Amino acid sequence: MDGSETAPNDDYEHPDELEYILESVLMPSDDSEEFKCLADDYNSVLLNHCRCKGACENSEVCPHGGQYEFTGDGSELLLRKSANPVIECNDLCKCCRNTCSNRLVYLGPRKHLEIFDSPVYGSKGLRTTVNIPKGGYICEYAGELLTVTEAKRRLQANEELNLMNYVLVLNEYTSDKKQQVTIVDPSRRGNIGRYLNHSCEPNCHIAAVRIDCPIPKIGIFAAKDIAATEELCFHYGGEGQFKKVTGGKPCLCGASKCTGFMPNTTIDG
Ligand SMILES: C[S@@+](CC[C@H](N)C(=O)[O-])C[C@H]1O[C@@H](n2cnc3c(N)ncnc32)[C@H](O)[C@@H]1O
Repeated sequence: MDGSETAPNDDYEHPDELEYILESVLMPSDDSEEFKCLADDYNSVLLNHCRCKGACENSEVCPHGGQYEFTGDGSELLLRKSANPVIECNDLCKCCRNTCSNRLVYLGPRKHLEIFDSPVYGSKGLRTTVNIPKGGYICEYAGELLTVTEAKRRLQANEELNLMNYVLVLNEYTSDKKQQVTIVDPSRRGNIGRYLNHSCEPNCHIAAVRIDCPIPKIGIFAAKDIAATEELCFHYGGEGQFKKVTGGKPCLCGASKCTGFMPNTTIDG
């Protein structure tokens, strides 16, 4: 994507030397067939645009509407509980980008987020300085999009060198049980999403959100009403979060339901 028209509005920056990116980008090419497939998907455009004249607020009118709803006072859009998968309107859609109610991730991270030194985790974390309602959008988990082979290589290197791991694996399943795997690593290039720590009782969750590309963005949303100054966390195990973890890296989340260990980052295949 050459960017300026559709790049999300994001004024955040990293506290240390690291490239800040506004949305996920391809890993450097390793000339593999696997990389070429990933690049093909990355450069593909979803052709499911709407022809709406209204605000795309309901699925009977807009092919991908009805996934977000306004708060009672109309001040912000929230992810509906049942919304899965999420497909937003994009620049090919005929609706008006200023009045369309099906664009949220498209607009970039919310304001009033703050990177801080988390006393709970003993490393950096992300917190909010204002209240966030349940369903509110936080930010994308943006980083380099990896092939399975490269992700396995980086996971092993992180383990061997005892480095922090930023690789996140999102698994999606279609009704015929086919799996789409999206792997994002913000360790070298990333956005503000890389600072969310893991909690066994999280206040945020992740969701796959597609805008104009078959590769989803990993959206982070509030899983409950969140008060100002609370640290933002999600469960790194994603949909596998009910699996009991019996070993590995000790978890520092301190939640009453803490399993004692962080979920392992595993990649099928
Ligand atoms: C995506 S980063 C989160 C941001 C990180 N704290 C930082 O300072 O950049 C993930 C890393 O943070 C640490 N971390 C996150 N959640 C944790 C938890 N519940 N317990 C222990 N360490 C955690 C681990 O080192 C993990 O590899």
